[in-house]
Amino acid sequence: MTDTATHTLGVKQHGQGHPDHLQEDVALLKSHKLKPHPTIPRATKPILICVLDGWGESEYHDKFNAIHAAETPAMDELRASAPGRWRLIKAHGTAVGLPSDADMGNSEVGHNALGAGQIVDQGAKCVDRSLETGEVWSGEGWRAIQDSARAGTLHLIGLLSDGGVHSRYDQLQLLMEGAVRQGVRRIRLHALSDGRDVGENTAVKWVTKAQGDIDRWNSEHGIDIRIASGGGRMHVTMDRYESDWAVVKAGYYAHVLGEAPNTYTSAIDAVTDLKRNNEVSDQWVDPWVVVDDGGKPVGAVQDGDAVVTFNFRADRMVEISKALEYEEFDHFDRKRWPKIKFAGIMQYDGELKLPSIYLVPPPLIERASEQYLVGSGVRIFACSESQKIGHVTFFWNGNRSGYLDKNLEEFVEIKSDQGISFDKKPEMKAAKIAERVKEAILSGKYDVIRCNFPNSDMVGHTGKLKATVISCAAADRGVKVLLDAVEEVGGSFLVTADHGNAEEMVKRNKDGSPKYTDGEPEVLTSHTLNPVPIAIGGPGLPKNIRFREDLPGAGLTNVTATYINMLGFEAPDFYEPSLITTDKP
Ligand SMILES: O=C(O)[C@H](O)COP(=O)(O)O
Ligand SMILES: [Mn+2]
Ligand SMILES: [Mn+2]
Repeated sequence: MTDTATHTLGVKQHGQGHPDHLQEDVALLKSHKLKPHPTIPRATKPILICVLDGWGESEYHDKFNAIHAAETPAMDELRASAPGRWRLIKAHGTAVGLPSDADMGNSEVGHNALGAGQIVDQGAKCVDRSLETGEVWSGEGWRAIQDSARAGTLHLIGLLSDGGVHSRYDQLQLLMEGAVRQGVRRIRLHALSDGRDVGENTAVKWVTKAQGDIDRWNSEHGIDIRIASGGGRMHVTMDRYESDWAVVKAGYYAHVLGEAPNTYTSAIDAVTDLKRNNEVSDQWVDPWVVVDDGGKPVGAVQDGDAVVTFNFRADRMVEISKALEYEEFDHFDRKRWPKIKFAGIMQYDGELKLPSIYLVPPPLIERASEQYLVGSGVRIFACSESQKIGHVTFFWNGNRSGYLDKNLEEFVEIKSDQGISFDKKPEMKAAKIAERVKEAILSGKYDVIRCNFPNSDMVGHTGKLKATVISCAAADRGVKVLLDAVEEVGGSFLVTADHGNAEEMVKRNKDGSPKYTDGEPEVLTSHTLNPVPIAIGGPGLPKNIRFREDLPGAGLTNVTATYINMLGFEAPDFYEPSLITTDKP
């Protein structure tokens, strides 16, 4: 396998696409033509859109700000050299469609916003509403699986934390309580530990909390709920973009077959033991299965059962959904594929219609920029490494995998390293991404070239400060290569980020000072609430273009109209306003 492979997330290649949906897109495309911009000429040279994943701006400039601590001459230069062409924008909370301003940004909402130009209610909000109104229990999805859930066992698979990026415990609670009210008598929870969107060592707390609630419900209602299996999310089940199917295999074996290298008679014992006094971060806990006194798994999935995946976020649920749903499947030997009714809490892929059964309709992200650009004949190239390729394709295009128009789009995936925590190789594939994107810029074959450097995010999530500093410098070197290429061809660029991460590697007290416990800084592995930078420039950008000053609260959704304008088109009027103007200051 070469390092570079054309991205094959789209299932059109496997013949599972939904013809009606594709028809609909083709029809939409025709009507999606952009008008020329009244004052900005059509760009004749390529425009680079570069996303630094997890690169926020913190007011604290100390050693725990890995971006500040790193050598980042390219990003520093952008900030210093063109005052009207650098600013900060919001990347969290209601500005990007999250339930509240206490919600940190994340890649899904960030890239949805960057691609779609509109503030769309995100999955978390849709699930909240459906649980609150009770619609979840009257919809088609529940009706399709309810008989199996009542007659057999209802299995719930997902991330156990209150991170709010992929799932939330309060939603899981409402789901279990509601299922019991719906007459379900037997539930098995397959609980993945987090350590990435919440503190690194909270798994025992969450399993203990869930076990306490379960014990209470069991005794109040005389029912049979148990935690059956689990493991850390980076080892078990939650792979994304086919980076490493072994992760999904470990999950399928633990949750479905009841097989794991580690067995215990209680979930709390499992997590406590496998954490080895917090030597192991929650995200890397080995797979485990709960067994009865005779060594038999208490929650293997059987014919006739119902399974619900309760993560609302798509990327890390697509592969396990395929393993549960697709009859034809060759990513690993499933050994046994029980006949079950399977539903996602939501549909994870709008184009694959996967899962085909879902409890809550997903957020509708229509009229994403790609539809307009393709409709206007713009040639597009998108690239990242496996860990983030879907961010600049799938999320960017409103949670649709595959191409809208193969003649105009090319998506290239650089294979990520597998089976390692990225602090071990913090440079990741930044140099390879830069090389491949540079080639695209120089080729003259594309009008828009977008890419994502995952470093500051993926290494930031490990909580390892030194490695994160190295990762930020590597991403910055990648940016430099691309800016030089843009310069060479006379093009223009837009560099931004999807949310913060690496700029905050420690928890802080109210006064901003780092928090210490037993003399050790309290590591922060999650994203942040911070704004992110955006910079524009390049020889191809008309000299009179600069950022407007009347949009102080602008966020990621404003970026879409910005690059549409840079191309020389007027943005659709329902998009959030463009950040740029040609008016004199
Ligand atoms: O899935 C992950 O890795 C984290 O939960 C969120 O990171 P991302 O939103 O940057 O992908
Ligand atoms: Mn991200
Ligand atoms: Mn992240």
